[in-house]
This record gives sequence, C-alpha cells and structure tokens, in this order.
Amino acid sequence: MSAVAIVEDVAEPGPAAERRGVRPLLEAIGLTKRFGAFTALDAVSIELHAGEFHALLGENGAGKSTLVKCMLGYYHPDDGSVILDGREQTIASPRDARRLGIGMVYQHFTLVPSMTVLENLVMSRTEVPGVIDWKSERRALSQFLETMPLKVPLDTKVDRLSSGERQKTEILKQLYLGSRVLVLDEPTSVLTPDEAREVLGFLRALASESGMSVLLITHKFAEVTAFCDRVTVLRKGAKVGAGKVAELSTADMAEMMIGERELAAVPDRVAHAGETEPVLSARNLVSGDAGTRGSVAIEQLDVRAGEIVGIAGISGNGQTRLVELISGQARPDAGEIRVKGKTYDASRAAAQAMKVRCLPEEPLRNACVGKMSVAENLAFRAFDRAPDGKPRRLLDKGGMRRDAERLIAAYSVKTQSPSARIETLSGGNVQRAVLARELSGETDLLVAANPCFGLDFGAVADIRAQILKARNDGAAVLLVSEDLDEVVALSDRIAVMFEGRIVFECEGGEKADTRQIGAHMAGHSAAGTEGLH
Ligand SMILES: Nc1ncnc2c1ncn2[C@@H]1O[C@H](COP(=O)(O)OP(=O)(O)OP(=O)(O)O)[C@@H](O)[C@H]1O
Repeated sequence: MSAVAIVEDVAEPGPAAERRGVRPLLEAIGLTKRFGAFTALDAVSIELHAGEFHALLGENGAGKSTLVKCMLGYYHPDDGSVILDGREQTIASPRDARRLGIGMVYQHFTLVPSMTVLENLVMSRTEVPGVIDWKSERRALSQFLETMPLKVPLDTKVDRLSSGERQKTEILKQLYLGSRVLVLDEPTSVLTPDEAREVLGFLRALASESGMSVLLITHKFAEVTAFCDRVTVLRKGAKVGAGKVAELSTADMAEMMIGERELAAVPDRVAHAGETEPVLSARNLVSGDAGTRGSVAIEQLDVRAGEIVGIAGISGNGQTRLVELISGQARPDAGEIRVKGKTYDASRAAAQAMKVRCLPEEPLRNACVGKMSVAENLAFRAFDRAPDGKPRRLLDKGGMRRDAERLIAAYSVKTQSPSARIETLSGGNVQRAVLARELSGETDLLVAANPCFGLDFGAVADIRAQILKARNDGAAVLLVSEDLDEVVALSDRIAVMFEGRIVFECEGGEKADTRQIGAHMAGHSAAGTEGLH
C-alpha cells in the first residue's frame, strides 16, 4: 500500500455535524453506474452531514460528475441507494432532487440570458403559478436578497452580468429554491480570487449557521484546505480515500488522487536570440461597440516566435472575442490580423498554411463535434491530407485510428476507445484531446484560451509543459487566461485587457507584480493604453 493509507470513511462528522448529531443528512451508498461495458462509478459511498463543507476530489474522468449526477437524478444508477434524513429516496429526475432540497450549481451557466435575474429566479421554481404577481415576487425576492451577503442586480438581464455575477446568481437561485444539500461543480473557475474567497467564505458560514450541507467538486487544493471539513477522493470510478481535511496534507490528497505517478516536469524556458518579426500582429482591431461587454478595441498586439504573451483580464473584457477573431469564429469590424507578415483570414486553409493552432474556450462546443468519435475529432486538422501534405480523396480510417491511438497515449486522454463519441469524455479529457490535436504537427502560432480550465493538477502540469515546449520549439503563443497565476507562471510578457483595450503591459514570471496587474484588471488605473509590441 502507498505511503498514504486509504483513510477509512469512519462516518465521523465534521465540526458542525458534531453539534447536530451523527446521522448524515444525505448518504449515497454503493452507487454504481455503467455506460455499456464501462463502469464509470463502482460502488461509491459518500456521507454528507448537516453543516458540513465536503470536498470531492479526483482526476479528470475519475467519476465525480457521474457520482453527483446519480445523486441528483440525471443518471439512474445501476446499483446503490440515496438516503436523505435517514429515508431511502427514489430520485428519478432533477425535479425530484429539487423537491427534496438537493440542488446543483454547474460549471456552465443554466440561466436564461435574455431574462432578468428576477425572472430567472421566479421561473426556476418547481411550481410557478399560471399568472405571476411580479410585484409580490419582487418584494419577496428583495427581502430574501437583503439577508444574503452576495449581491446581484434583480432587474438586469443575465446576458449583461459578469461571469462572477452569473455564478453568484446560480448560487442564490439554489438558496432561494431552499436547497439543503448544495453541490457545486468547480464554482470558482469563473471568479476572481477575491470573488472566490467571498463566495466560498459565505457558503462556509451559511453551512455552519443553517445546517446546509455543501459538496464542492474542485481541483484546487487551496480551496479544500481553506474551506472544507472533510474530503472524499475518487480514482478510476472508485472511492480511494476519505477523511478530515485537518488531518490530511495536500500531498496526501494528491497521492490519493493519482497514486505515486510522477507529474510532468515543466521544461526550462529556452532563451531565443534577439528581436524577430512578429508571428502574430493585430492592428487597430475593433469588434463591437467600444466599451460594451465583450467588445475589442486593440491598437497593437504582437507576439513573436518563441515567446508566450499572456492576456490577463476578468472575464467579459474582450478576451473571448479576441480569440474568436484570431480563430475565425468572428470577423472584425475594423483592423487587421497578420500572421508572419501576411493578412490572415483565419480560414481552415490559411490556418493550415500558416501553421496556426487554436484551443478555444469550451472546446466541446467550439472545437469538436460531440457526436463524432474521438478519432474523428482528433483527425479534423489532417484527415484530408496525406502525410506528404498532398490532398487526400479517400479517408484513411485505419491511419486515423492509429494516429488517434498515438495521440491518446501521448496526451493520456481517458476514453473507452478511439471510437467513443467525444461528448462522452469527461470535461478535462475533451480538453486534452483538443490540445493533442492542435499541438500535433508543426505549430507557428498557438492561441490557447483558458487551456487548463477544469483540469486536475496532473493534467495542468502536462498541459503547461506542452505549451512551454511549443514556445521553446519556436512557436509564438498567445495565452488568454482568467487564471492570473497561470498567466504569470507561463508568460514572457503580459498584457491586461480591460473593456476591450490593452491597458497595461509588463514582463511575466517572477518580475510580474500581481497586485498592479490585478488593479488594472479591475480598471483601477488610468495607465497608458499603448499596445503590446
Ligand atoms: N454518457 C456517458 N457515456 C459514456 N461514458 C461516460 C458518459 N458520461 C461519463 N462517462 C465516462 O465516465 C467517466 C467518468 O466521467 P466523469 O465526467 O464523471 O468524470 P469527472 O471526475 O467528473 O471528470 P472531470 O474532472 O474531467 O469533469 C469518464 O471516463 C467518462 O468518459
């Protein structure tokens, strides 16, 4: 057995539960879920006590989402039971879960963008009257919100909210619906560090005061140690450990998650000779009306071979549009993008010829066809070319499968087989698959948007190593990330975007002053607006 013995889940309650008695509020016993011949969840049990903040850890594909989906009625487990308040429950649908007070906040938003916060909250109830008395609904909601330290504007349409406000609305929605068990799937990935502390601190306090039980799926050990009472760890669909957070070190938890496997070593940064012509240059790039959410107004942005330029910014400040413009998902209203000195129209042919590769946000939606196989998705860049680069008329299915097997092994993509539909992969494994496709072959320009979003720490090490390797091999890398630590760690230079413009630039790595960068991200400076060049 490894140095970290499997910690028996001794049904010991967390501190708040100790006050309230030992019977768990919710208990899942022996949950098993199979997809065909594949067992995604193998007799997993978990106990959530009243007032407890419980972390659920595991690598990408370990079965965390499958477990909570079984508890919430999205999946019907093949075996096992869910017990609430000591009574076995049949949770056949999410509606049943909601009725029982089990709610979930997803990684992706479930609010209706064209409706206001008020309308969203009212319409989310299980029972909505045929005729809604909006006046009294507003009064009730305002009173409810007054008791909450998290603030959201009731009359604003959701599509006008920042990511942080949307996330807070999702959480408030669950509290408004009266959830007694709240499951959160990586809630802080769209929040700034301050917002993350605010939200988790609030939920921590609320759990202790009200007896609500919170189950937090996270890849961030800092959140587990700062906020959680107990932890359950899954590996390959099985429970491999559980215990009190206070009695476990980060290393213990990491070892439970991955065993004794070594993490990828991040390569040293290779120095490149002198100033070169930029590989990517954007001039006077405009998209959308200046100052509106998500618009872009960049005078100058250059990225040279062998460097990583990191774009830091709070979500909604134009970074997503910038990536869309470079990857061809959107057209600029004005301005120009050049790659290696030539005008770049971001067509598939141009991307092929200029060796431009892109890992967009939400890769399953933006870079994959979910119903096609992993092998087919991995072949999107190359299926119509022979190895010598000549056009190919007939698909080489055998070759596609061999290439897929090679990439799946090289990038440790967890899939049942190359022919599995890519939408059946866990979120982190879709991310790995797309990066495997984009980094195979020669790359002169790599655009990576939030490349480590939702990835476990082992995968983060792998992906960061791959990006640095691409840079060391001479690629120009534009890294757009909402994770400031990631931008600082990986970038040679950093540009901060605020309201569509580049408002600040500085060196990356140890020389970066994160407080100063943070202030510019929040728009707290009238600093220069020159572009990065
Ligand atoms: N509908 C499905 N059909 C087939 N396989 C599935 C399906 N849903 C999940 N799986 C498989 O079950 C396993 C567990 O996936 P799950 O999404 O629960 O992992 P996870 O721990 O939540 O990962 P991540 O951290 O990447 O979100 C994965 O191997 C995944 O490919």
